[in-house]
Amino acid sequence: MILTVVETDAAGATEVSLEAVTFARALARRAGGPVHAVVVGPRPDGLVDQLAGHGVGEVHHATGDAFSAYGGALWAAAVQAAVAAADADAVVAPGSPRGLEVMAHLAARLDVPMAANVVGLGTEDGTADGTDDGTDDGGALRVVRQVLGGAVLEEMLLPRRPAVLTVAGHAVQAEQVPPVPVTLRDYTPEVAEADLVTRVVSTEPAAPDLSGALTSAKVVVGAGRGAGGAEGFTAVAELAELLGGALGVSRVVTSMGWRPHHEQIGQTGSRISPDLYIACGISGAIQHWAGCASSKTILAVNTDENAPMVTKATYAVIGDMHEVVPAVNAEIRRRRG
Ligand SMILES: Cc1cc2nc3c(=O)[nH]c(=O)nc-3n(C[C@H](O)[C@H](O)[C@H](O)COP(=O)(O)OP(=O)(O)OC[C@H]3O[C@@H](n4cnc5c(N)ncnc54)[C@H](O)[C@@H]3O)c2cc1C
Repeated sequence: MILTVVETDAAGATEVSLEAVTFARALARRAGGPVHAVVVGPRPDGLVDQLAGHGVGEVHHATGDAFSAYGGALWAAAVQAAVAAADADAVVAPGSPRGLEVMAHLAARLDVPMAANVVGLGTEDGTADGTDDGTDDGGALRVVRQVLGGAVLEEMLLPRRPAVLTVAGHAVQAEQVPPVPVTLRDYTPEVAEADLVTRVVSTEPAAPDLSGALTSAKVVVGAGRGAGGAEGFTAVAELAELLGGALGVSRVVTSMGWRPHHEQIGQTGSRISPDLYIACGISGAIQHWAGCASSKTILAVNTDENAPMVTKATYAVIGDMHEVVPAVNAEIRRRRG
């Protein structure tokens, strides 16, 4: 049985959680057994039916006062109880900040290795085409995962049961299936004092910013030193808004104080995997590339035709971003009437 950790928001399961469920389904199909989900804390209306439409046969719902707020060790305790109750062969979580934290706690508690940012299954002969069942003769699970901020793919063997892993955001596409019969099992895990040491005690709305959910955006418009200064981001921010995307920047931009750090893409910033990354005035240094290499399509806008970002991009416009981007914005607005 494959157990998937599902995070929720007001609308139900988060997109990255449904991607993890889709990955779990592929794993279950090839290794055998059903897919279950574990949900900790408040359960949005319609969640169980939503998960049934993604092939989940049983939802383990951890309830109780302690779970009204998030805590890494706390959630791991709840997941561990579900692992024991359902005798899970593998535990899959989204590669979100919470998913990574909870699975790190879980792996430590179970004394098993953890594979973070998995993008596919490895094969028995060690090739990483993701098409084989990913298991070897000893029952170990072989997975392919991103390391060095996504710049390198590594094959990793998970020899101990249960296999504990997170799925990199947008490494797979969430896919629905015809709904399966689903069982809801409420349970109240025991909570040790130590599991309550670090937990969310209050939340405040974040200050409004243009970054959006950078790591989950389908379109990211990036800008680097070529923006020229703090006042040089108006057009790129507008393009991000027109495309329903998020604004991202290079480290030069955050180091200069032109934009806040949470918008930084790269080794020491966020790792993104959008459908489209438009990189304007960004040279494409390896540390930046580490954060955007998983983008499905890259469009570079740069004055230098030899910039690494230009040579690696799917498409490039050689020109001044201060002329190109406003022209693109105007054309989008014109076509939309
Ligand atoms: C340990 C470490 C960690 C790092 N982590 C990160 C990280 O997480 N993220 C990150 O981004 N960097 C990181 N860096 C920094 C990285 O090495 C580069 O210095 C940085 O990415 C460069 O930013 P940039 O592309 O904006 O600037 P530059 O390298 O200066 O490039 C500017 C580009 O803009 C082009 N340009 C200039 N004017 C225009 C214009 N008007 N129109 C169009 N194009 C124009 C130029 O041709 C050039 O290609 C890290 C470095 C180290 C050592």
